[in-house]
Amino acid sequence: MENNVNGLKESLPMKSLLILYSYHHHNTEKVAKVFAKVLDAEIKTPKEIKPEELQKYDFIGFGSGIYSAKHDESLLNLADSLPRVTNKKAFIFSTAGITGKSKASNDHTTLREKLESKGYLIVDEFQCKGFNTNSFLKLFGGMNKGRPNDKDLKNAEDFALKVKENNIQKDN
Ligand SMILES: Cc1cc2nc3c(=O)[nH]c(=O)nc-3n(C[C@H](O)[C@H](O)[C@H](O)COP(=O)(O)O)c2cc1C
Repeated sequence: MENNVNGLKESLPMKSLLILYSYHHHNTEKVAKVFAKVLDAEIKTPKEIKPEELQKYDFIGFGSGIYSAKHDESLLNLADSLPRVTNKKAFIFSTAGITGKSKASNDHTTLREKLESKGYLIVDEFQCKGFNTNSFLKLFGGMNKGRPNDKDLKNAEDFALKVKENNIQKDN
């Protein structure tokens, strides 16, 4: 706590970071940009991050497209290289060709387990559909054309507002 000019106690601002890998159609990047605005967060790629840098941040979102039923290797490798923390709050996000509650939970398991093993507390998870032209799908114009759409991005905004209220504002 610090005193402001009026002598009132004021908290230091929480610093949030989003670590993003999004290459196929930049679907997950669209979602991350909405999160970044609400959470006032920087966006960096796993390659841009030095593991020890994460100690500067209080709240971290980890996300990518889902490729072969998990997050991108660069994100998984980063998670492996992170120093141990004690209950640092984080959330996981992704876009995928096929979605659903248990699908998302399964897709996120590899990253979740790695982060939890490093002491991160995963407070929430978000997934929505993303345009997918992988493999033979491109022959048929792809699946989920136009996704994430406005409704997906509104859901992303609502998710970010909820995690902000529950995990950032309350702690200040
Ligand atoms: C190589 C590759 C593998 C994929 N594997 C899966 C998968 O296992 N499950 C799934 O639901 N979607 C899968 N997808 C679809 C992507 O998850 C989806 O298009 C996502 O929105 C891509 O995100 P991005 O544009 O941020 O890279 C795959 C796409 C690619 C290119």
